Amino acid sequence: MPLSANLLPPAPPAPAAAAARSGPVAPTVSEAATASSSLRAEFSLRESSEEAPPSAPIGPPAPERGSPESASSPAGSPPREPSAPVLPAKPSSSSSSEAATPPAAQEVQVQCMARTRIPTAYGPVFLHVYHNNLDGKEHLAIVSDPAQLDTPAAADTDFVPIRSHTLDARWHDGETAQERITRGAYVSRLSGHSALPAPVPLSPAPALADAPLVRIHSECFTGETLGSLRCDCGEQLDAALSLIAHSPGKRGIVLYLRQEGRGIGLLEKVRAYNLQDLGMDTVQANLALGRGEDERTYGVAAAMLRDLGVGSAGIRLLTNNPSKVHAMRKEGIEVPERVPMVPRDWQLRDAASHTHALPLTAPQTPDPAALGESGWDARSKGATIVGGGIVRSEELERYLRTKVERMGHMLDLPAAKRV
Ligand SMILES: Nc1nc2c(ncn2[C@@H]2O[C@H](COP(=O)(O)OP(=O)(O)OP(=O)(O)O)[C@@H](O)[C@H]2O)c(=O)[nH]1
Repeated sequence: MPLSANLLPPAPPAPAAAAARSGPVAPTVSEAATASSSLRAEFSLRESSEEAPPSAPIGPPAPERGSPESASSPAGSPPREPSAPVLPAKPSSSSSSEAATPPAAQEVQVQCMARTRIPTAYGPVFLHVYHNNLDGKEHLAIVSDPAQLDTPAAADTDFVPIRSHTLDARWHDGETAQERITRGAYVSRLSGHSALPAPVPLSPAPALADAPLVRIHSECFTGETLGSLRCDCGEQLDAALSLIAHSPGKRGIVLYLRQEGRGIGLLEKVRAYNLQDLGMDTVQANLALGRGEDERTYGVAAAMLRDLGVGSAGIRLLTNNPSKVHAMRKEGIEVPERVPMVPRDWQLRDAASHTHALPLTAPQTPDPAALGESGWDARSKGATIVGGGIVRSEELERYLRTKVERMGHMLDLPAAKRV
């Protein structure tokens, strides 16, 4: 049966004009970041992702400001989430000049809503779910700090755990131990026999003595979930967790920011891929869509790091991207060290350049010898991309070279030439 006219997809938008994008286009991260100040005044607890327009929110309803108790769900239904302390409201304004001004970094506030232990191929981590007053997205902090699983008495005396100040704070008078434990404000290992609520911390959050390894990672559905070989995002997530797990004390943080497609969102990234298939590189494709080459912002990331106590100790930042280093320093987060993330394939090729060139058709599966015993162990345990190995493809090679040659990423191109 032929497709009837009203089942046909809408005409594609003109690539060169973002303003001409047709159809109900939902806000992206960058649009959210520069949205009107009246929108910014809302501390929205709903998820207003690129895929879900604000008129159809997914997730828990926003609490009313000024009344933590009123954060519960409508009368008659059970509360959909515990009432959290509510961030101070920002002045609302409909002035267009104010609307065009991005919010100052110090205005960004975050609230860790919950934390839980996740056993991974690299050991246990604590997943923290954050809300913020800027973009309505649930950004994540993945904290590795296995000493926190010890009983407090067994912990080293100098031990300053990486913990969220806003999570551990008292949310309301009369808060119960069960409430604290349910949201993850507990110490030691939680079990059916052991449940110790965390003490309410002093203010401000205690500073860590050392600068932990930190990765500020941006969401990539295609790379991390599908294992796409167009990019190395899945490998980078895996590499960050692996590097932290192999560092002294295994302490570190991976911030997982919901800034899909360098901030343009999944929909636009998918369009950009089609333009890349026509011959554009990642930068050209973004620009042809009328977008910035990179629309990410890092104010929320900095606020999350401060909440985790690393504001003054600084961070050892796992990145090749100079913008992230600059952004952190601008936010007042010290970066005493940048730790490069060399693609595993390039590491192998550099090593191989001393012996022989690798064929381009080399298998995509990791080489146990190259990964080392621990890497191979991790791979065999990992069921998904995290715990995976080396990614390699012609498209990935183009993607990586564009980052170095067009985006200023601080990486040496590999010495080994393919045959
Ligand atoms: N627009 C666009 N975004 C992409 C593409 N491939 C991956 N991404 C996104 O790029 C982001 C990851 O950025 P990278 O440049 O790999 O890493 P980085 O964070 O800038 O830099 P490093 O810290 O050095 O890894 C994620 O949000 C991905 O979704 C692409 O072809 N086009």
